[in-house]
Amino acid sequence: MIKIENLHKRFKKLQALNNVNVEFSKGQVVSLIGPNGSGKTTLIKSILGLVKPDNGQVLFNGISVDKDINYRKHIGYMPQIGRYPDNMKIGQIFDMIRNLRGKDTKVDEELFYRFKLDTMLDKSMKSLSGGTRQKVSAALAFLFDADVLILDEPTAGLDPVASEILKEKIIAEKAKGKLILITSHILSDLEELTTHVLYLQDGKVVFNKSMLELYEMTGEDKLSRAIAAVMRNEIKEKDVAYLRIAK
Ligand SMILES: Nc1ncnc2c1ncn2[C@@H]1O[C@H](COP(=O)(O)OP(=O)(O)OP(=O)(O)O)[C@@H](O)[C@H]1O
Repeated sequence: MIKIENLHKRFKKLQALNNVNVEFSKGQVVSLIGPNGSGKTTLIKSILGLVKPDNGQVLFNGISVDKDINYRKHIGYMPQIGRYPDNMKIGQIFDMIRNLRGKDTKVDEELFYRFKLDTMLDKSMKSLSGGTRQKVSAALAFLFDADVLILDEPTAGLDPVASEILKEKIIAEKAKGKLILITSHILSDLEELTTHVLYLQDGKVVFNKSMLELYEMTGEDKLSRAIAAVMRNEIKEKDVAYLRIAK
């Protein structure tokens, strides 16, 4: 479904992505993990066409994403920090996005209602708490029932109830065979969702394995311990320290 070939991205002297080659398929929930600054968001933004790679390409269903922008309507994206016009109200944001897509497009409003956004339609975006802003971003990402969901730190800032609602929704969408890419530093949040783990470090893929492979290789049955066990053999002490914190 998504194939990434020889992807390189440099920001001045910093090599943010260094020869990334990966493939993601329907039905997978891929957790992108790695220390701060390892290139997770840059990889996501390259898939979305928001970052232009220096070399390599991203293929969506076999077509290079810089050749045809239409693939974007198959992706629901929840950014790490949602930016919205300050003076718009929640209701206006949803109306605007629905109008842009066309009034007849099928919508999935489950998160909109479960997060009770229907009771806050007149609240302006600038007045929202960080968590409510995250709820708006999540409800928008799932709104058009896209085949692919890309969620950048989706549970960051959500209260425990909202976080569980979102996780339930991700599990339900996974069961429909969607491809879901998630970044998070909260490994316990990823545990019940993930089918595959892609670990990035300094812009390079350190490993890309299914959960089954991870558990078989390590004999562990917890995501954080399994990853730590792989990393102990492959990386420097500072990354094992990252995993201890990320638990
Ligand atoms: N627009 C940009 N201009 C300059 N440097 C950038 C830009 N975007 C990202 N970077 C740098 O590229 C590196 C990778 O950043 P990226 O946001 O992809 O990391 P990340 O793994 O998502 O980090 P985090 O876990 O903190 O969200 C970082 O060193 C970051 O400072």
